[in-house]
Amino acid sequence: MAFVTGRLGRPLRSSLLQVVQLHLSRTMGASQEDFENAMNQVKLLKKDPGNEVKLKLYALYKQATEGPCSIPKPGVFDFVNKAKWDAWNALGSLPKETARQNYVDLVSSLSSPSESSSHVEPGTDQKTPGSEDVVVTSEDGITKIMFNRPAQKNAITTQMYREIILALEAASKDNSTITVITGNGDYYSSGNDLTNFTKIPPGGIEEVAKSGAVLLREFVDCFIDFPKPLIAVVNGPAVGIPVTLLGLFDAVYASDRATFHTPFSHLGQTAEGCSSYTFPKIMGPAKATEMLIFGKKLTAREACAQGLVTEVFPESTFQKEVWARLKAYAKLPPNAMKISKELIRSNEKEKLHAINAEECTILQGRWLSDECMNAIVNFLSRKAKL
Ligand SMILES: CCCCCCCCCCC/C=C/C(=O)SCCNC(=O)CCNC(=O)[C@H](O)C(C)(C)COP(=O)(O)OP(=O)(O)OC[C@H]1O[C@@H](n2cnc3c(N)ncnc32)[C@H](O)[C@@H]1OP(=O)(O)O
Repeated sequence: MAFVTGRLGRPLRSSLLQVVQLHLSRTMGASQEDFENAMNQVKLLKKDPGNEVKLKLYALYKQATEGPCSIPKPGVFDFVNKAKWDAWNALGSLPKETARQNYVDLVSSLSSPSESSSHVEPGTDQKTPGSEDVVVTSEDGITKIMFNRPAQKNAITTQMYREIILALEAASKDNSTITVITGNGDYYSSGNDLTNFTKIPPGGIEEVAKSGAVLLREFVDCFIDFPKPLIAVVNGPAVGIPVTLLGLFDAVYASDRATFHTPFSHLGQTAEGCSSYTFPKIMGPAKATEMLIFGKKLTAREACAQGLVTEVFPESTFQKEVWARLKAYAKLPPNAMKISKELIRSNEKEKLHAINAEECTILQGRWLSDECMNAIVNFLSRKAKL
């Protein structure tokens, strides 16, 4: 079973694609022939060239047709237009002719011969056939839910949150005995996809924050209520929400390559996933403070020493050893395991739901803060990484 979801930054990409294409269609009568051909070729590209390239195309197009950027800088909340403005403005006083030539060169570097035969509808969301951002499989009594955006370090899009909710709901009722969450590629997950904040609906940023809080609460509630043993197979570094959620798992197995990082203060944000309660309980308030407030990154061995991780395995044997163990656990009587989990969890459930609700309300406010907005803008404009 597999769930196929959206690609990274589709809203931003779509908007940018639309903008580029709108400009292309407006200038079909431009005088420079190569430039016109290049503009046509952009419309025929089979593969989404990515945000960075689309921004370059946009900027070169504007420079070639209008000259240096002289429009006012968009506001800090206007992510898409600000990114475009930055790209155009960065071209400084590049002559129109050079910009035109650079545009032609860039398009020619993107096109393969086969790309002139098919047409991409302007503004359509382009899904790579067979792409799957969350992959769900079931085998040997184990349902495996895998983050599958390795090129984006398994950053979690809003669509992926929804797909994981559905996958957990399905796993709670299927024939499997245990459920595993893991990541494909070198990362377990880099956390919330920061481009989730860039699709601003008519209700404005407040609406984004409100619906984000509703989604987050529902997402975390699924982990609180999940009835079967839930295991994290942490194959690599984890940042943000995939780390905080670990406090709600029943076991956490980590590669010695994994790291655990919750840089919420750096991001102008606060703890979620019930970690404001589970982390102090698991590791004591002092160690929880270092992680949740000061953003200290733990190695797998440190996280194990703090009780967040059950066991650490050498990367070279990680997959083999962990899956062999999980297959053995999956053969244990399922009802006994469920009842034991219920015993362990039941006393805490009400408390955890209340904590989750509180954390989401606080985060909703944080997402509207300058501290948070600046951190996101800095990441999106590639000024800051963790
Ligand atoms: C209100 C909004 C609605 C939201 C809906 C629900 C909200 C629930 C939210 C719950 C709260 C969650 C909080 C968190 O999870 S906080 C943690 C957020 N994560 C980060 O801040 C990590 C940011 N990423 C990085 O710092 C680096 O990418 C990283 C250190 C992880 C890796 O660095 P490295 O140099 O090795 O690799 P790259 O940076 O080149 O990354 C490769 C590509 O992947 C993209 N990427 C990686 N992480 C993210 C991310 N979190 N969001 C978006 N994109 C990400 C990166 O941009 C690169 O893409 P390009 O190749 O296109 O440049």
